[in-house]
Amino acid sequence: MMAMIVYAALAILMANLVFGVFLWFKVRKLYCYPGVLGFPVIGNLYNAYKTLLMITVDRGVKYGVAVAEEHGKDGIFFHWLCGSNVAAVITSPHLVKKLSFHPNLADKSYAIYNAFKICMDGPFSDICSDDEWKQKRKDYNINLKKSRVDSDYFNTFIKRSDKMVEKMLASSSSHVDAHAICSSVVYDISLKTMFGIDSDLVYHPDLVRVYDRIKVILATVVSDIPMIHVIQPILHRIIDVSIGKLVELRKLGLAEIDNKLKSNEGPLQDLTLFMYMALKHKKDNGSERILFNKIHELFLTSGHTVASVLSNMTYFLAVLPDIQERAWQEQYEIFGNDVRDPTIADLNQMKYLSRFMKESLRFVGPSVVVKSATADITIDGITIPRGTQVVFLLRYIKFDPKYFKNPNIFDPDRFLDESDVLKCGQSSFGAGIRNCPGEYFATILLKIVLSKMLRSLKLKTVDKNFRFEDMKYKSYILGDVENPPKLQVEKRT
Ligand code: HEM
Repeated sequence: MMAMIVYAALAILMANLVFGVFLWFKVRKLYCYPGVLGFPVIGNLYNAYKTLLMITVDRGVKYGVAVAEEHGKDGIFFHWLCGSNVAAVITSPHLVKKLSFHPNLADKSYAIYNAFKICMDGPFSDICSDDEWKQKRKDYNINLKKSRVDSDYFNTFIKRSDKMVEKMLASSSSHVDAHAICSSVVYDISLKTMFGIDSDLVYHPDLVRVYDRIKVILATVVSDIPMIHVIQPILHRIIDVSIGKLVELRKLGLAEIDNKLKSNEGPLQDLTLFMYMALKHKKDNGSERILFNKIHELFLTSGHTVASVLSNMTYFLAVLPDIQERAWQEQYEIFGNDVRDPTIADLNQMKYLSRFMKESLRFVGPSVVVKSATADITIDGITIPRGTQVVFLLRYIKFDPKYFKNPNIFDPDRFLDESDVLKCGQSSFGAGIRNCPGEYFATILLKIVLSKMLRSLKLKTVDKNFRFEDMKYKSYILGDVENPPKLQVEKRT
């Protein structure tokens, strides 16, 4: 018995040594930091085990930031993350700028997006920037072009913003559920603009809860790990069975497609993005599951992102009353006591609000943007080999005092003089040709909602002692305030 235990222990030790040597062999030319106790083999093993269970975005980001503090001084370091192969971690805005449009960096990280790809099927989750991606992206661009946002979608933004203000003011005097209200109103906007559907189903509390859960699941399984194959059927099951409201929404959407197919009116370009995608899909005899995956991605990218950012912005306004007053003052200078709706010209005058939005995104925008090197990239004398995951560690850059002075202070005015360094360091809507096609849509929508909110009400925290410094942050697909304060609203007179 004793001998068996000794043999087993020796076998485990040997296996680990072989594994350690294999890892060291793989990264020996890239690593910039020494291994544990000066032994690279032990160091690689240590890192491999340490990162083995790091399957959430948040844990990965926090670990990356801690390593970057020690090794990120030159703007780049290499790191072996278990499950993700070798990663080149970029910690300087200058390198983000140089790399973003590099022709060998167009593709998304296979390691990360493989998981999304199984659950979704639009341009967002496409891993390769191939012809199929180009076509899907073209469909998005046609539907999200500036002129369309300014004309077709504008009134929906206005009407739903009014609804949001009404809902907030109608909340109980003790507490307003800002997250639920912001999210359902944004989902309503997404449903109307992207899908062409009017439905109160989005106001069902289940829907907000479900999307919050989906966000957590996706942020847990974005690594290329076998677990995704277990999670994926469960995720589909959750969506299919327990989310009655989502299923009702799907039925509503499919009925609309049938109607459109029967009537066959007008050119395809005039349709909403959903109809456009769905009709093309039906004509190609695609399966309902794939169509649903596409729809699901559209709802997540157009609705969930903006909903999350907007909820967090309401928390910032509530805990920073001076900033809220300054933002309101700007509204007053533009509108005075006139209750008219904003126009595009008015929105262009809202410079402080723009800066507030940028500063909010510094705290709750994406923590990482990850791509793949499709061929060797040589930059500043360093070669990033083909197949490396290139991680723009934005969470680190956005809080590096070298680029963002007093980074922990919420200061919209840091964007008064927006240099390339701030723009690239921030990269809230991504970088390069795979950047976000919804940036203009999201910016106009958020500006209208915030403008209406600021003009009609004051946001406050229920706990008067809650300070901005008490906020903690967590990284999901975007960032989030982990401990949001309870809010109250007061009508502005
Ligand atoms: C405040 C809101 C939003 C933020 C912060 C945001 C952020 C991002 C980021 C960081 C990326 C990855 C870019 C990269 O890899 O370089 C992205 C991609 C994408 N976003 Fe957004 N987004 C927002 C709103 C939207 C909206 C409203 C839509 C659609 C209406 C949208 C559709 C997409 C799509 C389709 C992609 C994938 C692009 C591709 O790979 O071709 N996003 N977004």
